[in-house]
Amino acid sequence: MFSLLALMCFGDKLEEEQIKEIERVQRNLLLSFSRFQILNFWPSVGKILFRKRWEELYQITQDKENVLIPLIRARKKMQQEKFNTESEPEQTEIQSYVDTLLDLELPEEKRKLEESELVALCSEFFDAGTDTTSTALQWILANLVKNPEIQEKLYMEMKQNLSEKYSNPQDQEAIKEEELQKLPYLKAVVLEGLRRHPPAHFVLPHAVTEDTVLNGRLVPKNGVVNVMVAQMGWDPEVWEDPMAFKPERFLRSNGEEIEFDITGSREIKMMPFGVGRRICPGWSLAMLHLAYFVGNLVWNFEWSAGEEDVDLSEKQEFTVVMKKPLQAHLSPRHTPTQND
Ligand code: HEM
Repeated sequence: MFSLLALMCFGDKLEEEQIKEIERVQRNLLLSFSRFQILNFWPSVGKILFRKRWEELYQITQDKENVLIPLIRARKKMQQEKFNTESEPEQTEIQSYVDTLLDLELPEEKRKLEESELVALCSEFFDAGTDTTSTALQWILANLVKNPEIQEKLYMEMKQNLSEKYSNPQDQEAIKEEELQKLPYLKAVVLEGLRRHPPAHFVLPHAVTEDTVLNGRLVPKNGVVNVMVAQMGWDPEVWEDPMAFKPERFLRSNGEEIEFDITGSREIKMMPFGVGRRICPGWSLAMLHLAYFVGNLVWNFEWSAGEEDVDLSEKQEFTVVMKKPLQAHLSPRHTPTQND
């Protein structure tokens, strides 16, 4: 996931070592996040009381800047060189996230972003887009191991609907984005994974801008409001047998797709990405990544339980992860020929 997002962020295929470095600095901050929250309160006094923790945060931030700034500068240099040679952009060129940030001019302040702002935005891109999707992926695969009949049904859907070229084991090409549209059961598996195991059990804290009455209770101006995302997806008044993993609930009885409104613009039955103005800006990318990874991983491997049965207990980290990470046996479905 880090490789994919690093490519999207910097537009270049980075070396394995560089990607590991990005992952290291990002995870360092992410996993110590809760320890630093206290520093938000009364910073002037906190700087004296929690001096060591401030120093630690400073070190982690410096470390992150040392890794991300050279990558941002390299992209900026490349942009400038291209501008100087005035060559037309090639069609295959990737426009990266950093390119768009470098082009951006803040309309009110009429200025470009500063380097520290670029670092913060790239860092947010990695934090928000890697852990969330890989957590969701792990939960989905865990459920496919726990429910082999669902995994088999998914595999059969792919066998029946994918283009002929994928049936040739010698042609080990990854299933393409367009092909994923032909697989309603795959989409249902992803949606069911997000309903049953949303990576975020709460959205980011929001505040009301004026006194507001919610369900008969007054929330005063600036009062913080949050939403119980997981509980909403497990509500027995909305979902039948809510704790069971049943992708069929997102399909008609004939197997056709039910247009499910994941953005909650028509009705809100679950909200793994939040809803409204501050909905996750990466929601459609995440849906694509999940369908792509689940599809390809199940198409290429049969997943079965390891030594122990799959344990679906949860643990709160940055996202709500599996307390005992998934351990599974993977058997290749397509036996390579002797020439491979
Ligand atoms: C399964 C994967 C994902 C889940 C479950 C998820 C979920 C969420 C949730 C619940 C929020 C808070 C919404 C709110 O405050 O109301 C959020 C915010 C955000 N997400 Fe995602 N997300 C996922 C993937 C991604 C990806 C792939 C990206 C980008 C590459 C991304 C970028 C962001 C950003 C930048 C925010 C903050 C938006 C803001 O401050 O308004 N997310 N996400």
